[in-house]
Amino acid sequence: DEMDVDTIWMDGEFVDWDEAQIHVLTHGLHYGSGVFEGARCYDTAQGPAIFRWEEHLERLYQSAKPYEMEIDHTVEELTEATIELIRRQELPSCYIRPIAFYGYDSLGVSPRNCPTKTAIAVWPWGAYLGEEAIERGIDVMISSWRKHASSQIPTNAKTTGLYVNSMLAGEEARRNGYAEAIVLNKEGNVAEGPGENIFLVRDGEIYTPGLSESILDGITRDTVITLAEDLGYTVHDNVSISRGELNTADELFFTGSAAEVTPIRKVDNVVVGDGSRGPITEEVQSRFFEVVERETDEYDEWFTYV
Ligand SMILES: Cc1[nH+]cc(COP(=O)(O)O)c(CN[C@@H](CCC(=O)O)C(=O)O)c1O
Repeated sequence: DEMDVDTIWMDGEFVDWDEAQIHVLTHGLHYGSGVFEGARCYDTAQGPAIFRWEEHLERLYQSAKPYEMEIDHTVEELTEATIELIRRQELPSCYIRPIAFYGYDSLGVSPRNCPTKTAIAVWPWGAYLGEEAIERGIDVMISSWRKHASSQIPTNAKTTGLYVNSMLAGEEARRNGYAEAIVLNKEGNVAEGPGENIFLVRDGEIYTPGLSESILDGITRDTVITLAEDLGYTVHDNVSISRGELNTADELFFTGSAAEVTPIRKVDNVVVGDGSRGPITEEVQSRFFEVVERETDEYDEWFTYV
């Protein structure tokens, strides 16, 4: 396979990449009834290590709950499978994609008769928004599509079906020449990106929308809050950020397992700060990479060594 990975784990078996097939009448394909995760294995000084794997796996099981989906594999089994999968493909670093979904039996909205299928794939994935983005930042636009409200669908569950909203917003941005979107919630306040959480810096203090703003409870968001506070910054992590505050911010940045820490330099062509990566963004970003690449032995509990 062009991504030089050739194996996928499916419900207890390691299968060839090209054999990792499902039926076209799979419930999850028709109704978005899947839950998934995105985690990174980093090539650290002590060898490949998965960042905050336990939290990602815990969120996978949590995400399944609102859908009464029973993932019939234990944490230990999924962890061993993932480690074995990475070892077999000799990947020093990679992106890890576990997914659980209602499979094939009979169609109709009710998944009652459908089995729950579980699969894990890994592949090399560089900077989510482009190599340049980490240093130079990206230009974003505020999408005309709002985020679904947490009263309409559990936004704290990483559900496959939710991502058509992310696709609509992200593609609208890219169609208009921007790298990514910012999505407002039903109330018109800032929620997050299509695949990222968002942080704002103003007068030396850091802000990020609270969990009631219809956002995903991001693990990188949690990591960055911890690192920023350890760097001595005040972080307001339960605020509502209005659209106008995006234009008066000194700095903005996205966080995510895929996005890592990506500075935002323009919003709808309005420059943020001086239009380049902000100093506090840079400090937090450097600390993030220092930690995930294990250039410090702090936060070792965040790593599952392969
Ligand atoms: C909507 C959304 N919000 C926030 C985040 C950040 O969460 P965390 O990874 O726990 O810090 C992600 C992760 N987006 C995943 C999927 C990206 C994709 O393209 O698919 C990811 O970053 O892996 C989201 O999808």
